[in-house]
This record gives sequence, C-alpha cells and structure tokens, in this order.
Amino acid sequence: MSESRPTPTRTIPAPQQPTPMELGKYRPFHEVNGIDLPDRQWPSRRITQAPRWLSTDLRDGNQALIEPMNPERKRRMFDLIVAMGYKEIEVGFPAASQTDFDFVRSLIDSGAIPEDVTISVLTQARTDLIDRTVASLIGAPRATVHMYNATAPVFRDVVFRTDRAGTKNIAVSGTRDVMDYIDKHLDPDAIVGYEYSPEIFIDTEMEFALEVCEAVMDVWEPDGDREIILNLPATVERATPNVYADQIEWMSRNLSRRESVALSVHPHNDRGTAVASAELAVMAGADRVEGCLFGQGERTGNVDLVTLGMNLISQGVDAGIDFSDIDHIRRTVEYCTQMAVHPRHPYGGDLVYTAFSGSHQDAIKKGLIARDADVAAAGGNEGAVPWTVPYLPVDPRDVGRSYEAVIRVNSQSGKGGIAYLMSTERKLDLPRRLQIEFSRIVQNYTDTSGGEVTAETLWEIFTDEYLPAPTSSPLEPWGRFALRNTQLTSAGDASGEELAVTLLDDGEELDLVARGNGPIDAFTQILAGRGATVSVLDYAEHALSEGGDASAACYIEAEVEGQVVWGVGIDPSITTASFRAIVSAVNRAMR
Ligand SMILES: CC(=O)SCCNC(=O)CCNC(=O)[C@H](O)C(C)(C)COP(=O)(O)OP(=O)(O)OC[C@H]1O[C@@H](n2cnc3c(N)ncnc32)[C@H](O)[C@@H]1OP(=O)(O)O
Ligand SMILES: CC(C)C(=O)C(=O)O
Repeated sequence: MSESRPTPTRTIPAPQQPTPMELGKYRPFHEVNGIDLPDRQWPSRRITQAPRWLSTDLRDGNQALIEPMNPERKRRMFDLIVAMGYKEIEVGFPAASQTDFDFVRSLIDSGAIPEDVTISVLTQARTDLIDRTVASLIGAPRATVHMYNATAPVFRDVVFRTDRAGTKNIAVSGTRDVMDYIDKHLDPDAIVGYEYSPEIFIDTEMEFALEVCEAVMDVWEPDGDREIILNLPATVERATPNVYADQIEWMSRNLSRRESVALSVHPHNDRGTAVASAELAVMAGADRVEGCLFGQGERTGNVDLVTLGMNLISQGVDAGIDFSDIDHIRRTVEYCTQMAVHPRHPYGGDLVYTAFSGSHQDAIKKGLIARDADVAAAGGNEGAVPWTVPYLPVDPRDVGRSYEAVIRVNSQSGKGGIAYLMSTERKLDLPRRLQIEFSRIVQNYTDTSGGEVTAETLWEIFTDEYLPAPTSSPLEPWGRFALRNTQLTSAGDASGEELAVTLLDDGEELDLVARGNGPIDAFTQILAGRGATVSVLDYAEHALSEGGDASAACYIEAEVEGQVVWGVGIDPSITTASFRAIVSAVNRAMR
C-alpha cells in the first residue's frame, strides 16, 4: 500500500441536505408516552413456545378492505383459518351491518364452527350495539365477546370529550352491559368469554391503562379458570418495538389476578415493525397475539400471522399452525381479500425461495448437495441435520414450495445456478470447467435477450451448443460432422480395437474404419483421417437413468486444431456417447 495514500476517516456526517418536511410537529415517542423500566427482563428472554393466536382476518382484516368480503369469500376465509389450525377467530362486528350479523348467524346455524374453535365478535362499549352483538351469538356453544373503547388522551379530549373517569366509566358500564346481555340472550351452558381492549393502548398513560383494566376486571371478576382476555393494542404503531415490549412487561408485572388474565397484543404495522413488536411483546409476557394472514388490515396492516408462525418454526418452535401448503393459503387469502401478496413477502411471496445472483445460486447449490449428503449419512432423518443451506432461511419443501423454483437464471447468474438447473431438470452433472464454459454462453444469451432464462430455454441453449443432433432452434446449426452408425470389434491381436463408423462429413455419408488402442483412440484417428486433429484432455461420464433403456452422458474436453473446447454426447451406449461428445467438441471448434 502506498504510504501517501489517504484513508477514509470515520465520521458521522451532519445531514447534507436537511429534509424539506416540517419536523417540529413530530415528537420523539418518549416525550409523548415514555416509559421508564430500567429493570426490564424481556431482552434476555427467549420464545420457547407459541403464544395463543387470534385471527382477526374476518374483522380487522375485513374492515380494511376496499371491498369487504361477501358471505362466500368470508366463508372461504373462515374455513381456511380453521383448516390451518387457528383456535380463536374474530368473525366480525355484528352490530355494524346486517351482512356481518348474518355471517355470524350462518356460522352458528350451519354448525361450521368446530368444537375446539372459539369465535369472537367485536363491539363498541355502547348498550344498543352490545345488545345486538351478544344476540348474534345465540345458539353458539362457545364464543368471546370483545369490547373496546379508546383510552388515550387525544381520544378522551377530542373524540369522547370526557375525562379519565368518564373513559373508565365507558369501559366499566360496557362490561356490565356485556354481562347482562350474555345472561339475557345466551344459553346458561354456553361458554362465553370476555375480551376487553383499551384501544390506542400504546398512547395511553400506563397507570391509566392499568386502572381501566383493573376496573373492568372488578366487574368481570376473573378468578382461577374464569379468564379475562386483556388485549393491549398498538392501534397505530408509533414507537420502536422495545417501547411496546416495555409497556407490555410493565402491564404484565402490575396487573392483579394475572394468572386469570390472558394478556393479549394486537400490533399494527405503521412503522413496518409489527412482527418485531409482537415478538418482543411475547418475550415481555404476552400470552396471546392477534393478527391477520399476510398482514392484511387497517392502513399498513395488522401484524402478519404467517410471518410470526413461520419465524417460530424456523427456530424449531411448534407454531401449532399448518403452513405446509403456503401457496394455497396465499391464493385463498388473495381471493378473499382481493389484495395481492407482495412477491417478496416473507415465507409466502413468489420470489422468496428464488436466487437471482450467481454467488447466491452457487452457495445454495453447494448447500443443498452438502445437506443431501448429511441427511443420507443420517439414514434419511431430515430432523437430525440442522438446516443450514445458505440464503434459504427455511426448507422451501416445508411450505410446499419446490426446489425447481428455487433457482432462476438471468444476467446476474453464475455457473452455480445454471449447473443446478441442468442437474435437477436434465440430470446432467456438468464438470466444473464445462460449467464455466457454458455459463459464458448463457451470459451471452442473457446479455442479448435480457430477462430471465427458464429451465426450458437453458436446455435449448445447451442442446443447440453441445448436442450434435438436428434441431429446429434458430440459435446455431449443428456443425460439420454427424455420427450415424458405429460398430466396434476387437481386432483380436495387440493392435487394439477396430471401429467402423458411418459419418456424415459436410453432408457426405462415409463408411470409415480405424484401429486404436481403445474406442476413443480409434475414433480420433478416423477424424484425423478427415483432417480434424483431436486430442482428448479430460473425460467424464455418468448414467442418466436406471433400467434397460438407460442413457449415458459423456463430457469430453478436447484440443481441436489448437482450441480447447468441451463436447457433450448422450446415447444409450456409453461408448457411442463418448464419440458423440468428441463430434460435439470438433463441430464447436470448427464453427
Ligand atoms: C381500531 C379498530 O379497528 S376498532 C373497530 C372499528 N371498526 C368499526 O368501527 C367498523 C364498524 N363500525 C361501524 O360500522 C359503525 O361505527 C357503527 C355502525 C358500529 C356505529 O355507527 P354510528 O352509530 O354511526 O357511530 P360512529 O361509528 O360514527 O361512532 C361514533 C360515536 O360512537 C362513540 N364511540 C366510538 N367508539 C366507541 C367505543 N368503542 N365505545 C363507546 N363509544 C364509542 C363516539 O364517541 C361517537 O359518539 P358521538 O356520536 O356521541 O360523538
Ligand atoms: C379493537 C382494537 C383491538 C383494534 O382493532 C385496534 O386497536 O387496532
């Protein structure tokens, strides 16, 4: 290194171009609703067990749709959620519309709710709405009534125009109404739970949120097995996930009757960190998480239940949810919501098991081969071998995706992905230097054509380049020589083997004979007689299939008239495959 060369110095630059937005109107969250929890425990906890899940696809998800689901789409969504294994499902806001009310009724009346599934319905803390909401549940053997009122200062001041006592009273009298209407409408044998949400919890002063929750509990009287669900929503995500975690830990520590409280979280994704918020909240003591499949929901969405579940699975923790056909889940969600799942959406997006760049493809290919070997050595026990394949956080097969779709080839690809596709799609294990040669040919093609090369096009490029057989593709004509018949006989003396071939040379059909110390030697002598000097530098072969009509592939690196090129031959006979490989190399060199 030159001694005089200047080196970069570590600096944290001042903003070079200040943002043109007015920053004065935004405040750091700790100034708005800061929480001081210096002895927080959650950072050193780990998630070793899945929380309880609630799917609110049919309520929070549905209310955020451009076109809310019709009854048929709702039912498809409900059946999907049940089939996936969710046991708590918020099915609507029955007091909001006849459609919502009728949907709840249709689930109950048609016996669509399995015995181990509890539906829930949401209502505001208003007597008439509570009456109708509870009435929607008549005949349900199990259900949860979920009531909310906003508790944050701006809602007290601007929306409800009341003080803390008034806000608390809405929650308390609403809870009483819920209990009264449960008694009035529902069968005494029905198991009816209660969920209370201090909406906008994240912006609510902690001691006031606690006070309201305690007042609600004083009415519902959770005790022993009589549970209450206290759901603490990040209705609008406004702080980093650690702040939410501090709030949840603080509530978890300070709530009375904690053993009868299912502490629930309901993160939204306004800052794009809902998944982290939910995960840290679980570390902080949350027992239950509410969200939607693929993060559908108001504005930027509810927390994504698919990502949360798969994140657990990728750590070896059973999520209790079946994601084994993620494409079916995604297609159903897209059909029901009429919203597309982003191609890069974690675990379920179209592109998430696809590598475009060469070094990724190379590492994936090597990782998959190494894994196959390790699994074979472990007697086929997949579970005994940790998943460490580079660039793939989970095994695509676990979610019903296939390796065929893993690697795509485009102008950013190197030899790894190409070799992988040739191996998986065509069973051809190209020698390393042939991989390098072929990847240059593919690169030329992608540079000219742009875009992605499918496995089919890759095969066309390969056959046009290497396989000396007539082809209809316009890419390249196949060259000067073509092999027709071959017949190999032992010369019966020390002079080796005698080879008789029928060869097309520039369209002229010739019957030629030569002796050599092996078939390849004899064949190169025949070609030398036609003015093509060939010297074989490297040779590899393998079977393509098992059984009587087994084909073989042969790869030959040869020096032809001073040029080093590869040739490939495929034939049921390994000897003929090697002749074809030589013809392939010669034709390529002479082009
Ligand atoms: C964060 C969330 O996702 S919460 C769920 C939100 N989802 C929905 O609201 C969808 C369904 N809702 C609706 O269709 C309607 O709100 C209805 C049909 C239920 C009620 O409609 P309306 O009676 O016209 O009232 P609207 O929704 O405008 O409510 C406003 C009134 O309810 C009060 N209110 C709002 N939320 C609550 C609550 N949780 N508890 C008690 N009162 C409430 C407001 O203070 C306001 O009172 P005011 O009229 O005295 O000022
Ligand atoms: C009703 C509550 C739980 C809600 O949807 C929210 O706060 O986002």
